[in-house]
Amino acid sequence: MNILNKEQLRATDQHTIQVQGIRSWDLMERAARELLKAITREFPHGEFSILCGPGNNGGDGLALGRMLKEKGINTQVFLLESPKYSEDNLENQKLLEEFEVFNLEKLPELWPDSIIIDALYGFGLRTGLGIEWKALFEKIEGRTCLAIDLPSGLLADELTTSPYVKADIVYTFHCPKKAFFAPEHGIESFEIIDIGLEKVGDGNYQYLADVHLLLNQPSRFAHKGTLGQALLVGGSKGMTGAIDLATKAALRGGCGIVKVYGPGCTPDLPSEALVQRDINLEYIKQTPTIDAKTTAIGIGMGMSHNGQEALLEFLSVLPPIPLVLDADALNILAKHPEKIPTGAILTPHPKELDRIVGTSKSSFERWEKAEKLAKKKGIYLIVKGANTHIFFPDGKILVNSSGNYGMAKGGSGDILTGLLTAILAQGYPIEKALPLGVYLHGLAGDIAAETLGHDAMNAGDILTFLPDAWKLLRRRACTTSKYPRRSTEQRELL
Ligand SMILES: NC(=O)C1=CN([C@@H]2O[C@H](COP(=O)(O)OP(=O)(O)OC[C@H]3O[C@@H](n4cnc5c(N)ncnc54)[C@H](OP(=O)(O)O)[C@@H]3O)[C@@H](O)[C@H]2O)[C@@H](O)CC1
Ligand SMILES: [K+]
Repeated sequence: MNILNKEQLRATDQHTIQVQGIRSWDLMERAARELLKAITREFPHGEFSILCGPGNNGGDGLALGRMLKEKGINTQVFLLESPKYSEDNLENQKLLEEFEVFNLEKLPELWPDSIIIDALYGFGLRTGLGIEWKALFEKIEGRTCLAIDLPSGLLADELTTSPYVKADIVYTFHCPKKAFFAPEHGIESFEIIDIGLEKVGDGNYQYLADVHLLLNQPSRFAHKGTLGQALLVGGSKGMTGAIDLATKAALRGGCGIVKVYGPGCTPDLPSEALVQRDINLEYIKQTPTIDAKTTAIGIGMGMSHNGQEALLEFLSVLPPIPLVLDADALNILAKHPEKIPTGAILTPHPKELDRIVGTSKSSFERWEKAEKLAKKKGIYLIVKGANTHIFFPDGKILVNSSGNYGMAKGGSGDILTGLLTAILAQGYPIEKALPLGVYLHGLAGDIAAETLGHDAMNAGDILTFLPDAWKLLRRRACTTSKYPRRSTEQRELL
């Protein structure tokens, strides 16, 4: 799904109007109908107070108000006094029989228990709102508030430090907006409302959807020799849990063989893994040998700074196979950026990225720096967070749509690296392996949160539910393919 900026949204809007032979008013009517469905589904017994602005966001609010009233649902509608209204806003004013006009000196008298619907401003804001808006926004703070398209005052594509509405749910049209991914903005929940806009090709900035389409179907005749061999390198005294988790994730990642290289103190790992230990007890000192059968490498988990010499030596003898660099490998490379190999996959969290590219004042600045680094070095960057971003060397950016805060626990990242390495080892091209691994990891976390709750779940639970995540994706692939090739196992899934 393309993530569009406001200019692209306007162009898509115009294109849809032309191709579908409709008026912009029809699109607004469609938007309001879909909002009505979503809101009454979520709040079947609610009464509503709608605040409408002078543009088309306000027009959506007026149309929704009319539809709620037609359904007999208690609704009050307030319209901001303005010298100018958009055409569709005016048309909807005429269709709505009852509404009150308000301004920032004469604030609306809201029913005490109603749900607030914020339809003041959408993506049409030119600049942030002034402090004169604070009184109104404070009046609605603490009440259940639903924003149409964007919380009013929030700029769609940039950092907003001026006042904006704190909404509980944002019902956003067509695609999420860039501003929703910035932790600074605190957008806790958004729902995408499909209003049938025409798609205009695949853009460079996308929200992950339909990940099941990326799945390979291994042959019935596959054997461990054809499903790839992953090599994981990491661990040090006191940090052996990281390599343990990565190994377990790789073993649930679908590749034929998982090999591990760790220091002498590496504990017993699952029997399925082939473990080799360094002569040094506390950290990796030697360079592991990479046999010709190895098809992907993941390195860095719990390696510690002491592994620096071995890592740099290792990077100088690498074969041309996919390489995932994580955790301490990233911290070491932050001091030797010239040693980052072209084509490598780096999986930093924001702090690890900052060590490589310098600190940033905002997520927007960090995203820009990550994009530049990926292009300049010809590498892939997976910047982990609530919406993990994958930056490609050609400028493409994918934003993950799965995952939850229950995963914000030590060890989650090690699991991602193990999983990604196993997927890459199977021969998935990097362009597919990264979104597949990142999405699956989040999906397993979502199933864990659903089953165990966000608070109690830990990183190991992501491993427990990885099989369910794979099965869910496989099931989606089976049910959406027109002529699926189904194995017996897959038929059973359906
Ligand atoms: N394609 C889609 O996705 C669809 C989108 N739809 C809806 O349209 C919405 C976009 O509508 P929009 O373009 O009319 O903009 P909107 O946010 O209502 O604000 C415009 C008003 O704000 C004013 N204004 C600007 N800056 C200001 C400031 N700093 N401080 C104060 N005022 C300021 C501006 O004044 P002007 O710039 O004209 O002087 C104008 O009066 C979109 O979010 C969605 O809800 C749906 O209907 C269907 C399909
Ligand atoms: K709004």
